[in-house]
Amino acid sequence: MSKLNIETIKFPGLELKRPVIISGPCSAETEEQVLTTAKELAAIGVKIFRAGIWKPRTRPGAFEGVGSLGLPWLKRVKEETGMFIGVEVATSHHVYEALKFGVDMVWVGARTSANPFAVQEVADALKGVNIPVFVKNPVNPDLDLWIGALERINGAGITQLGAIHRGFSTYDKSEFRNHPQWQIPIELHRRIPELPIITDPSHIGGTRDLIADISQEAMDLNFDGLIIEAHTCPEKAWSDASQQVTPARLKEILDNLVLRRPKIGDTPRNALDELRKKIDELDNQLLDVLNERMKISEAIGQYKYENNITILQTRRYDEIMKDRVGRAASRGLDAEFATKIFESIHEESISCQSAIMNRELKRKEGK
Ligand SMILES: C=C(O[C@@H]1C=C(C(=O)O)C=C[C@H]1O)C(=O)O
Repeated sequence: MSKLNIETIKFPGLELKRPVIISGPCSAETEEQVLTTAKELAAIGVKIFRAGIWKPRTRPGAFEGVGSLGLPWLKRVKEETGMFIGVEVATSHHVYEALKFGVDMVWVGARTSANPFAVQEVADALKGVNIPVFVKNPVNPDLDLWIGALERINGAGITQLGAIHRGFSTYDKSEFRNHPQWQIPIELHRRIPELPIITDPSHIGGTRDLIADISQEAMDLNFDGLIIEAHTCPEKAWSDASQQVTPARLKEILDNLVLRRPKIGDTPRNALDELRKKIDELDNQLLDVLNERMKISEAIGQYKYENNITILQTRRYDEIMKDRVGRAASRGLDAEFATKIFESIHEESISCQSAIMNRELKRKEGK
């Protein structure tokens, strides 16, 4: 368990209700674009405004943000709409500049949180400051690195801490720009239950058509909020044009969200208990079967040792994979899921047989 010292995030005078919504353009482009978008968002009830000032771009030559020039525009947003404002920071200079212009909250981006030196620099610059700080997941699916970044910020005395799940980079492009790998933020929540987690459907989806579904999934997984990029004219945006929505579309997405009860306690004792009992029983059976299978694999390992046969039998492994995935599919189970399970079983089986071989070798050497 991580030992973070976390306090509830507070924006003075704002009652934070689930889902907390943070919205605004990917990048601040012009004063007019910032102000117009902000006013449209304020009109639909958004209370926390975001805008990228410094943009870490994948390739040089892309629009890298207007820099500190945009901060007075955000200050105007705050003064004219009453919204709180937040920006991404990646260096100590960004932190000092943002604080100078009264930014209410900051977040550490995914490329930054992957780099402990950069996170430490930001953490040191934030020492003595009491504002909410969010840490996006690092680009690579490494939960410990994410937690490490949170610990560094927390170590600087920042207690109003939150996490932003923006998905993970992969080489092969799936339907997502950044694969959600929901099990990672779920595990983060299991390890640090008091840490609020906000989902970033814009960066996970990479296209505006996916934002509604990802937002709903985030709510069904009981995450605390959504950070969604909005632009008064998304097609003309200077960065991430395909994943931004108009404030009007954002309102539609939010209005259509179904918020389900997070606790089961207040539902009548119902079928859920019975179903969970069945799951418990089946999991027990699964463990018995796995245990029995590993015992047989160990016996095969012993046989291989005595007869000088290699552990890995590729043809047999290949036959098993094809057969089991086919059988899974004919039962209506997902082929990818079956593949993962049998790959994992095979890996464990190989490692059990290696342990047998090593044990026998040692025994022989000891003689
Ligand atoms: C168990 C064996 O050893 C390995 C493990 C396998 C398994 O667990 O199914 C299959 C093939 C081998 O790579 C075997 O040779 O049958």
